[in-house]
Amino acid sequence: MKIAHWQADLQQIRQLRLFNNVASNSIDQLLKEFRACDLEAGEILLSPFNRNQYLYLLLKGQCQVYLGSLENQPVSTLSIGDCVGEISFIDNQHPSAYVVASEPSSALRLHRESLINLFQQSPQLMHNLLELLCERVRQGNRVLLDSEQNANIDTLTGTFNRRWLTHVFERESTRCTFSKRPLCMLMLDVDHFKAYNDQHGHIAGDYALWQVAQTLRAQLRPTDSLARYGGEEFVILLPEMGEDDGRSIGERLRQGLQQVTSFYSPLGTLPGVTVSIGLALMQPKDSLQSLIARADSALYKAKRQGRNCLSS
Ligand SMILES: Nc1nc2c(ncn2[C@@H]2O[C@H](COP(=O)(O)OP(=O)(O)OP(=O)(O)O)[C@@H](O)[C@H]2O)c(=O)[nH]1
Repeated sequence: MKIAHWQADLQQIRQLRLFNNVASNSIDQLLKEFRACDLEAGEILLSPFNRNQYLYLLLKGQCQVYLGSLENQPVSTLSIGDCVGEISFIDNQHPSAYVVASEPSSALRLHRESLINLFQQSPQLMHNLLELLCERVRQGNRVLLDSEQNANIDTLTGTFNRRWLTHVFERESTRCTFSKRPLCMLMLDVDHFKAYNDQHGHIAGDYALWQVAQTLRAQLRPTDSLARYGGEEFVILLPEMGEDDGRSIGERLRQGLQQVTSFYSPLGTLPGVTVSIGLALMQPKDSLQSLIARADSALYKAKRQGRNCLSS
C-alpha cells in the first residue's frame, strides 16, 4: 500500500455515504484526519491474521471479501463509496474476513486514534458509520442464511439432504403428534442402479437420479418433504397421511416413474428407471432412526418381491 497524494474533491466526498448530510464546514476539518492510499491489484487490505487499525473508504477501484480462506469464492464485492474494515476499526479485534483489492484501487484511510475526535466533530458522520455497520450485519446474516440453506440441499438433485431430513422430521413429527394426526414415510430406492451405471456410465446415472427427483417433486404437495437420503435412495415424509393415503401416493409416484421410459439429458436420450418403495407409518415414540429402520425393511421386502413395487 502506498500513501498517495490526494487533492480532496468536495463534490466527490459529499457523494460518499460516510459523509452523507455532513455539514460542508465540517468536511474540511474531518478530511484532515484521513490519508489517501493506493492499492495494487491483488493487495490484501485486511486479513484475519492481522489486527486492523484503519477504516478505509474506497474512492476508486473495487475490493472483494473472502470468508474463511482466500481459496473460497468471494462473498461480496465492495465498490466506490463503500467502507472497509469498519468492524475491526471500532472493536480493535482481528478482521473476520479477508478483503483484497481486485483491481488497482484508491482509498482514504483513517486511523482509529482519530475516531473520538471525528465523532465529537460530527455526530452525523457517526450516524452514517452506524448505518453502514448495520448494513454489514444484515449482509452477514444473509450470507449465513444462504450457507445454511445450501448445507441442506443435495447438489446433484436439488432436493433436500439427510441433514435437513433430521431437522424437518423433528418439526413434522411433533406437529402431527400434537394434533393427533398420522405421518407416513416412504423410502425409495432406484432398481438395478448398479447395472444402469455400468451400462450407461456414471454421468448418465447422475442424470437419472436428477430425473427421479424432478418426477417425484412434481407429484408432491408443498407440505410433503423429499430428501435424497444417500446414493440412489430418497425419503419422503408425508405429514397428516395415514397408511392407505401413503400407499396410494407411493403407488402414484412409482407409476409416475415407470411411465418415464426415457428422458432427455445432455448426453442424449437415456432410459428411465423404476423404484422400489418401503412404507412405514409413524408410531408413538418413534425416532427418525426407528421410523427409517421400518421403512428400510419394508423397502427390502419390496426388493425381494421383484422390485418396482411398494411394500409396508
Ligand atoms: N451415478 C450415480 N450412481 C450412484 C450414486 N450414488 C450411488 N450410486 C450407485 O448406485 C449403485 C447402487 O447399487 P446397489 O446398492 O448394488 O443396488 P442396485 O444395483 O440398485 O440394486 P437393487 O437396489 O437391489 O435394485 C452403486 O453402483 C452406486 O455406485 C450417484 O450419486 N450417482
